[in-house]
Amino acid sequence: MPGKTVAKSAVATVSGAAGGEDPLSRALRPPADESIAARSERQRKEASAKKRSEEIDKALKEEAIRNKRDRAGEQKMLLLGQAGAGKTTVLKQMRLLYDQSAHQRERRSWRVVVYLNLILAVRAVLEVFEESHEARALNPPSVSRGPGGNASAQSSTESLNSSAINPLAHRNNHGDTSLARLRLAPLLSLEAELRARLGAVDEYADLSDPKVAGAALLAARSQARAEAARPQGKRRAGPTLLLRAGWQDRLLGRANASLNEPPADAADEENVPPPLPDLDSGDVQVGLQEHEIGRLLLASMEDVMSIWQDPRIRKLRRRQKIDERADGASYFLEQMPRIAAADFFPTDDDIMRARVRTVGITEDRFTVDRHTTYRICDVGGSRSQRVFWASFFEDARAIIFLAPVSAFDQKLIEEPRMNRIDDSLELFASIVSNPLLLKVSLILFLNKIDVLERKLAAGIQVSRYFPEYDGPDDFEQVWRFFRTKFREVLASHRSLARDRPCYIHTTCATSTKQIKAILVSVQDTILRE
Ligand SMILES: Nc1nc2c(ncn2[C@@H]2O[C@H](COP(=O)(O)OP(=O)(O)OP(=O)(O)O)[C@@H](O)[C@H]2O)c(=O)[nH]1
Ligand SMILES: [Mg+2]
Repeated sequence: MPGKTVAKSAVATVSGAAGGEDPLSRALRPPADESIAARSERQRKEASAKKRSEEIDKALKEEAIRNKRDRAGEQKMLLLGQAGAGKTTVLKQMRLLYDQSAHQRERRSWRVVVYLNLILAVRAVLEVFEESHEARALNPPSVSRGPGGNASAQSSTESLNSSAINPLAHRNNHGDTSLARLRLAPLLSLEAELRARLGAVDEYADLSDPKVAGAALLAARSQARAEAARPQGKRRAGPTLLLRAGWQDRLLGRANASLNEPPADAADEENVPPPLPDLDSGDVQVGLQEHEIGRLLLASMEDVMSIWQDPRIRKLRRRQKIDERADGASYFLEQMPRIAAADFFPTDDDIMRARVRTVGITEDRFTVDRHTTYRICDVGGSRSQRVFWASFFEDARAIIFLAPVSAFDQKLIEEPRMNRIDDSLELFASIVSNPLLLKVSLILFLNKIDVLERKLAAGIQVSRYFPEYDGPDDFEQVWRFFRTKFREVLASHRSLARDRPCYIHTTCATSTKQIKAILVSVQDTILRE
């Protein structure tokens, strides 16, 4: 015990200095005229005190062993970073790696989410096109507009690969893709329906209160409708999906039971919302309707594919504009024939690509090996949610901070004048300087490296967004430039945690193979520390 060591050395020093018996021993020495009864009483008290002291020593030793075992056994790890950084994707990779059975069990529940992601992708394509320079620059082609318009319609029709009618060739005076929207209306209208079935919620709802969760669900439903009806240029953030934690279990509980039930009424009136699903009983209706969704997808596939192959859309795709609007949009559109098939069952890749925004904070436990359990906290990354993070900082052993370096040409949705990398750097600074986290291992993932590579290949210049960058727009040089920026943040807070290392990896969180290798090295790092 440290206290004991100090007392002993103090005694030694005093006795050494005095040269004779030290004052403490003198004070403790029994009186010369001690009676037999007094001596036995004294000896009894001394034995009892010794026993008590030994018990305290033993308890302290046991606690130290327990702490050590806890430290070695359960590692609390935080996944931090801005919205869309890839935190939940890393969590999904962990589940795939460390809890195969849960991953397999949940696989079916991703089917509806993949359908919805595909529909959001179609919506994103139309919205991005309507807002694009390409749509505005071309004269709206219309038969009544004369030869210029007709010529334009003609050329885009000729450019089609798979369809006699290009739905994008018919736009109204606002550049609106009216025919495409008309033809795809049945598919697009599924969005509100699927959101409601999944129990999608509003980001700002207090989800601990079931009444609020119910109201949030209603709000989300009408918000989805209103958003879809909003004119171009007036739309808010890209289409995303917010689900209350535990949605897989709720969905699966019902989905397994509903396989033999007749489908529920799909349509609901605009002004009369259907009864709310009871979220806690898992009363979320999917099941047989899924094949109907597949049929609708099949029926729309030719139109969607002809839009997808349109040269103007290809141009926007190359600049990653569609994926910026709805994460994974290109992937889901390219996979449409497989997803629309009747026997579609989500693959690992589908699950990694399907975007579900995190609301609040979720905690998962994974048994990594016989001695180690990870307790992983995944947080919602938008600014409104960051205030809740600190309550989960206690006991954290490691942080995986994700910074999507591909976002160098994007603005933050929450603050449209803020560059997303600048926001990541600010957030990183607040994490490395947080007094509660000074002893926590830091692991930085420079994520979405694949998207960064594609953007640079498409000719997007870093110096337009970071004027201080004077190097070539070469992948290697660019990620090193951003790595330096994060290192500078670390260096400027070095005085707070002098010896704290930070392990930096360039990552593509959707790549199971790469993340598996990195997670093994992360595990080594944490154990070593
Ligand atoms: N191409 C590519 N996509 C990625 C990568 N990492 C994540 N994504 C995709 O980006 C989207 C957002 O990822 P999430 O993991 O949901 O982001 P998050 O940090 O959890 O976001 P919030 O929950 O809103 O805080 C998903 O569609 C992912 O599939 C990556 O390295 N490359
Ligand atoms: Mg998330």
